[in-house]
Amino acid sequence: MNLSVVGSGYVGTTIAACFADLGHDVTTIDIDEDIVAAINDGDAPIHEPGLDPMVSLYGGDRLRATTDYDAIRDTDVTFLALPTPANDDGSIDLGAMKAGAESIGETLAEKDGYHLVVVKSTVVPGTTEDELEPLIEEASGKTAGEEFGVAVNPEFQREGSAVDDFMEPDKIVLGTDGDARALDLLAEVYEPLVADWDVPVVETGRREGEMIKYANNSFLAAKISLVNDLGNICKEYDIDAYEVAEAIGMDDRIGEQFLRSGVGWGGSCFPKDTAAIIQHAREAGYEPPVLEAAVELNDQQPERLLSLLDDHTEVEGERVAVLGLSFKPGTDDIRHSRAIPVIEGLQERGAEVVAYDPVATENMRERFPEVTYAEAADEALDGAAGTVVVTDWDEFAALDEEFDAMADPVVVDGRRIIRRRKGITYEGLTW
Ligand SMILES: NC(=O)c1ccc[n+]([C@@H]2O[C@H](COP(=O)([O-])OP(=O)(O)OC[C@H]3O[C@@H](n4cnc5c(N)ncnc54)[C@H](O)[C@@H]3O)[C@@H](O)[C@H]2O)c1
Ligand SMILES: O=c1ccn([C@@H]2O[C@H](COP(=O)(O)OP(=O)(O)O[C@H]3O[C@H](CO)[C@@H](O)[C@H](O)[C@H]3O)[C@@H](O)[C@H]2O)c(=O)[nH]1
Repeated sequence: MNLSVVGSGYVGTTIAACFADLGHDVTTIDIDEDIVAAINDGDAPIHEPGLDPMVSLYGGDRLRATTDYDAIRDTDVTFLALPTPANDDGSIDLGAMKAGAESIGETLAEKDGYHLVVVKSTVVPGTTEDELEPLIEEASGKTAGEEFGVAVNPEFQREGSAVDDFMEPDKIVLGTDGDARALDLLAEVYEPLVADWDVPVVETGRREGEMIKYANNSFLAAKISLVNDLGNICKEYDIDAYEVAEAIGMDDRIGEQFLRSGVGWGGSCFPKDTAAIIQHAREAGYEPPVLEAAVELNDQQPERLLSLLDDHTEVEGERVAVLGLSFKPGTDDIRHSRAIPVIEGLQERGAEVVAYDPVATENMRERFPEVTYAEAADEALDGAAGTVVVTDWDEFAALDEEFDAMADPVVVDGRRIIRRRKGITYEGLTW
């Protein structure tokens, strides 16, 4: 099939490369000329395991990129993978989505035959039907449901394992309100993947499809906050929260995943998506207490980490190492990383921050140019009066004698990645 993907960031590039790998002809459209040039040259514009080989194999061939929306006319289906960031009050900013919908509509005005537009981005329930579809109708002069269709197909991939998550998903959600033409086209798009992995396909309404994405992320974020809440109790009573988590995870109703307590959740999705659905609920007159508490607790974890450091060291004027800057291992993404409030808290205390991350340093340098960035963990630890561990990169698990070079070997671990041993003053956040 001929597919187009509007927006070539984390999701757009990953799904475009994966669609090409499934045998489709794919064109991505992005306003960023550097991204477009990179893809056509066979270079992945983002850091994601497994993406480079696919972009290198298909880039400029079965996978093409352009800044020109008219390329959509040569395709059957267009996926919208544009950003949906948060406004200051937490509500969803639909600016890019609306601009994209209008541009798609303008180009569809000149297209003969049916076209399917698929909303891949995470949007609050009602957006597709009430906001995007009317914009496409207006700009194209065509009638939705007749000359074109608009479906919802949320994405559940994680950063750091996006390619595997897309290729072997737990489920595929198709929100079409029963539109048979839309369902047929989407079935054709995903056929190679569904056939290979026997993936469950959820056929549902568009509002339900949109809500499923928020419910999925809200549940996972709240699960981590609950495990952090329990972990904080454990810490007060000298109980190992990880032993507790392992045992409760054996109950199928709880499940063993997402029980790692620590400094909390960050990233491009959980913070903005919980904020957006809370705000959306408020607009309807409902205050969701559990979700609000999940966010509040998450906001408190970095300060709890720093207060453990305070218990052992007066950091004012001292060098403090921050190990890990990305919001999770396997990515250079620092959006809402817990390292941000941790660095801010250390700066408020007057510490001299020396940070290290295997891949996210350059991104964090833009956010905190005044911080010193080390080339390696041992360089960050050398002479430090304390260290806080924020991201569970594998290489931190191998650190050992590097701690001996610290001025005072106080190690506050926010991710249970460092081995506790004699000679270091070790504090786990929840154990
Ligand atoms: N990042 C993830 O792991 C993930 C996973 C699931 C769902 N999502 C959702 O997918 C959507 C996209 O997220 P992302 O992380 O890929 O965003 P991103 O910021 O990485 O990428 C968005 C891309 O869109 C481009 N763009 C902006 N305005 C444009 C326009 N008018 N026309 C064409 N291109 C334009 C930008 O240049 C950028 O390359 C969001 O709704 C997000 O919530 C993200
Ligand atoms: O037990 C755990 C698991 C995760 N985290 C933290 O939670 C955050 C998010 O992690 P993860 O969910 O693995 O990464 P994301 O790439 O943000 O993926 C989430 O957000 C995406 C965007 O919506 C969804 O598509 C995914 O399904 C959803 O898992 C990170 O800061 C992790 O450190 C924990 O603290 N403890």
